[in-house]
Amino acid sequence: MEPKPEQNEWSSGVWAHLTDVRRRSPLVQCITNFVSMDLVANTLLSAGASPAMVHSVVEIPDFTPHIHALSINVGTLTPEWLPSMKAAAEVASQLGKPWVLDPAAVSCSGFRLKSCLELIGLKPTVIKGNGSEIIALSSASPGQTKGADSSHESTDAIEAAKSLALTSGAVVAVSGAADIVTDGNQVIGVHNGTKMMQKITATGCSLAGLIAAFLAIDSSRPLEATVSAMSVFGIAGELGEALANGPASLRMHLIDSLYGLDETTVRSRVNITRFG
Ligand SMILES: Nc1ncnc2c1ncn2[C@@H]1O[C@H](COP(=O)(O)OP(=O)(O)O)[C@@H](O)[C@H]1O
Ligand SMILES: Cc1ncsc1CCOP(=O)(O)O
Ligand SMILES: [Mg+2]
Repeated sequence: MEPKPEQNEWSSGVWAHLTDVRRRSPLVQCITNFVSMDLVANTLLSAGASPAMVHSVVEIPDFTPHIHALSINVGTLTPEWLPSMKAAAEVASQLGKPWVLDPAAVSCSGFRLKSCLELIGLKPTVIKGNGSEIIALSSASPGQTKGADSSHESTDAIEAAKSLALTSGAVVAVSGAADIVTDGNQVIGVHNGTKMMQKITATGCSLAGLIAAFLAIDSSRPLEATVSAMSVFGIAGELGEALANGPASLRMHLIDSLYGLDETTVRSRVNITRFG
């Protein structure tokens, strides 16, 4: 069956974005949690970007002005790390560089929730969370917590995501079985990926880093860049699963598949729809 014209448009956009990341190899600063540093860096390298895990507050004035995009993830937040995150976010926002906030496990504590709300005040370009994280942020109240994992479907968070996008000015991306991306008006669903990706820690964090890389090469179209990054990561997961025996080998094959993505595969697998 021929793809619908709109699907064709998305496919071309996804492939163009990935090609541009590979060609321009944007420098992406990541201030991320201890669990995810390795997978985030390897995801970015496989996609063609250049990761730098620079998180000391004393280095930010020298380094952050040179980056192309920033990803901040609060997964193992401590009071010592927060000033670095704020300093980097401030530099990025002042210099017009795109940045992503991943409010990992935001419902764990009042400290984490308050910190995320303060970071949102520094104008992230994209907020990427799972369903539970986006619902908690949108209502500014923690609710029940399952730590870094979601207890909601991404589709449960559509209204929360729209509302958070409108109040924050950020594009909001909700990962899950269907990845949801909204600027508060448009709502796009990205249906690539595989359930087993939930069984590898830091896939969500890696996706946030990848979104930053895609924003770096198309910062004036944050919704489209985010959709493309989510589709690419999901396709790599689908291809990886076909080669894997379980989560540990999926982790390896996901990285290999991301590295090897070609035009025919991307174009035939992109699965993006408009909600509503
Ligand atoms: N049920 C699912 N089906 C397909 N892909 C999924 C599913 N659950 C998660 N993913 C994918 O796994 C990646 C990580 O998402 P998620 O597990 O929601 O993040 P987090 O680890 O932050 O909770 C995303 O690319 C997402 O699309
Ligand atoms: C398990 C865990 N605990 C604190 S951060 C973290 C990693 C979460 O990564 P992801 O949100 O990508 O699953
Ligand atoms: Mg996460």
